[in-house]
Amino acid sequence: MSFPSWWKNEESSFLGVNKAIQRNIENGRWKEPKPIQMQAIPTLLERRDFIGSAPTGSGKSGAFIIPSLFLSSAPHHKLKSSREGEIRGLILAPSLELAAQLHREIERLGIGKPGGLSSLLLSRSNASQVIGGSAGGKSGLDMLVSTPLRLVDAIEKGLRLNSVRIVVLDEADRLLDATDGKRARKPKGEAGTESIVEDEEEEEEEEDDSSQSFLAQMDIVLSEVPSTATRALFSATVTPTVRFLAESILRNPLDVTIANSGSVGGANTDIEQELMFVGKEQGKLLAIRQLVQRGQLHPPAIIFLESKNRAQALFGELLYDGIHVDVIHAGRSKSARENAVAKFRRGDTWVLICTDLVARGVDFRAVNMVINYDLPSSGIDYVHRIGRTGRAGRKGKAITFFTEGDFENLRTIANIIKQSGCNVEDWMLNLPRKSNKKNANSVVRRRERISTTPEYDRQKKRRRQQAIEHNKKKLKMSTTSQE
Ligand SMILES: Nc1ncnc2c1ncn2[C@@H]1O[C@H](COP(=O)(O)OP(=O)(O)OP(=O)(O)O)[C@@H](O)[C@H]1O
Repeated sequence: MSFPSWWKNEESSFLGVNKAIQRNIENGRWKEPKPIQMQAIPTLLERRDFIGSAPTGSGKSGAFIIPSLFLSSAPHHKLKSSREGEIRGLILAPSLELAAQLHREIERLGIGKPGGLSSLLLSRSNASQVIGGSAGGKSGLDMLVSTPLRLVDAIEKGLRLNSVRIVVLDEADRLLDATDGKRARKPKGEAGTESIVEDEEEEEEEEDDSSQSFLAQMDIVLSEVPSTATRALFSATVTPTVRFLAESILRNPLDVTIANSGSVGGANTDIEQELMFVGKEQGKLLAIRQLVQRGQLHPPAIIFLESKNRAQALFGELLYDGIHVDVIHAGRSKSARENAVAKFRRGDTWVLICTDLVARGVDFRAVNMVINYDLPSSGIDYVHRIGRTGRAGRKGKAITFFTEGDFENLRTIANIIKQSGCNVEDWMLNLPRKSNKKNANSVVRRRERISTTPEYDRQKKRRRQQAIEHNKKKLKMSTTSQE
């Protein structure tokens, strides 16, 4: 493949910064641009809006970070010179983990560029500097990376985005999701069962006390960005809804889809996918332990569950099996989450148990295996979860457990697996279609608790707890009546 001139240009054709960025690209051992980079970089450098759809792990981050570094550099020959406090490049991501990773990549790719690089990951602790205009010093900020919640909070406190030259929505289909932020609250579980709904609030960096959907938050953000700014949307799964919404967000965008399988928005074909029937819920723990005993669990591996309670419970079970295991979900503190990510990156942790919090965008490069302990509730979630392996041309493996209670969602996932060239049994493809009347995210499924503690012991513990509560209440009543 021949190198495009904008990748390997010895002359400084862009603002005099391309040599530094070029060196950083080479230091990252990127020998040639990925297909999505070939399309997006020149288009965005021309300041044309862009929609980019390409498989998981195919280099979308570089496709928008590289041109953003150029467009946000100050001063730009085509644009007005920089002012104190201004923010020129803005990147949004749905989770703190992804935002932090993008910020790290910006710093890596932008290091040593003439005039320096001023970039910031927006957080509660540094928001006041950004609002007050002191972040980035006199030249302002080249790049600000944020989750929607943090940015809307800062806008409400006075942050201005009227100098933004480029705004990128990574995981655009998630960021343009109109579902109410409070839809996913968990109803109280019944005795002996755990009631599970998608913990969508886990997408955010902390318990999301906002009832606003991501879409409503994006509406606020985009109304602050000047109409002259270049806008770009990226995802492995650009849905028809995104394209519909894009009509009101972008102007005459170039809409590019890179597919590596027969299906657009499908699974990455570098991943060998397998569906594993485990009978009932209890069969899952047994299946994990068998994979370990048979040497079939190849670390580094990620195990996805559908709620933080379940992730924590599995962590409690596997912790004592001698596996180096850690857990990440929205119920953990920011520092515990950062620590879990860092340990997994370093290889100190072999198996990371998690929720959908890290299903999107997060690049743990050498992950060999993804296990879906709980069947994802949609094909989109499936594609993103398994996309944590098989990245940048590496091979990966994904095993998805299913029980006799999972048949409703199985057909969609079986179809995705089939379309990406892996084997599935015919009966799975012939299962009845999922009823349209039910919104998968609003269905409260009940899964049995993850535990090896016998039910009898659990009931005994529960009865003891109830007796304590009862006695406490009685005691309170009698003290009030004495008063
Ligand atoms: N041109 C390139 N050559 C080699 N490796 C690359 C190149 N561009 C990116 N990579 C590497 O590929 C990996 C995946 O890239 P990236 O995280 O951008 O994927 P993505 O398409 O955004 O995936 P997802 O949809 O999961 O967010 C990263 O480790 C990145 O360093």
